[in-house]
Amino acid sequence: MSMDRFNPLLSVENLVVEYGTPGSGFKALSGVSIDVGKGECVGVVGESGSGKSTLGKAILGLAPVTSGRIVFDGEDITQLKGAARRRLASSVQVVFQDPYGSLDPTMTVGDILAEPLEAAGKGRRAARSAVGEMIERVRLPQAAIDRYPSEFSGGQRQRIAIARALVRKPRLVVCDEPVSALDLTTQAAVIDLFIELQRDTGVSYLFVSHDLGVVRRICHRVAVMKRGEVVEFGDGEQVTRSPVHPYSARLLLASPVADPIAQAQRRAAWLQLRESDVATPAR
Ligand SMILES: Nc1ncnc2c1ncn2[C@@H]1O[C@H](COP(=O)(O)OP(=O)(O)OP(=O)(O)O)[C@@H](O)[C@H]1O
Repeated sequence: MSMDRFNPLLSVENLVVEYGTPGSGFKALSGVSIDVGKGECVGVVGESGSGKSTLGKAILGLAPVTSGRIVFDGEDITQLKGAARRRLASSVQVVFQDPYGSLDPTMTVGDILAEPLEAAGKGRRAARSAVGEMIERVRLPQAAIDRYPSEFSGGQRQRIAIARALVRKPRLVVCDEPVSALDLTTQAAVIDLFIELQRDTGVSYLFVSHDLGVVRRICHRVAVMKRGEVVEFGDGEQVTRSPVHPYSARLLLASPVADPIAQAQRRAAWLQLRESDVATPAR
């Protein structure tokens, strides 16, 4: 699947999100514009409180948009509610940071994955077959289907969360700090899984992270946010290595990638991963 950044799947235009009373509330986003191409991964970085998660929430219909537009595949979805918003869920999915809190502990992995398919009208047998295929794609054993989330490690749970997001074959996945809770080696493996799934399916990602090293590895383009505004948006390598805006440069200095020990650890994690049977697709 190829990436097409000139044919946007998602366009966010001059978006304003205000918490509290409209007109006099707190502006978490004040005029944000970004776009995500088909099969593209766009990173959103910025310090805590800069509005990264709010941008993801707005796209999912979970933040109060005061003005501006969100256009998905040519359709204005800014204020989509009720049944129309629920229909969009097959196209726009989410993976959250917390692999512990985001999975229902009372359901088996098989039921967690099959539920959205059956709710969308798929028969039980077809749903089970799609679930089996998805479990294989995220490299979990088939036996995982009959087990509960608590029986898995953090990295495995995040694989389950990714499988749940992708089982409906969405076109966009909002990833909100999806590897931040994982140790470095597990991070590397989960990032490679994201990359592989994107290459195989052509899904687009909006990838929210505070970690420039993670974003550099997976994102084609990167937006840097500061106090509710995008201060820089461009090629991932360029923004994470030689940013133009002084704020992005400060963020780079403050990031673990500027720390030689963290960088060496990260490199060691990648090398270890390459030696294992997990493929590292070229970017
Ligand atoms: N429901 C809410 N009500 C009021 N203010 C909110 C709400 N959600 C977020 N905010 C505020 O909006 C701003 C942006 O928050 P947001 O979570 O988008 O930032 P972030 O960049 O994702 O930060 P972090 O990396 O810490 O998650 C913050 O100042 C936050 O306190």
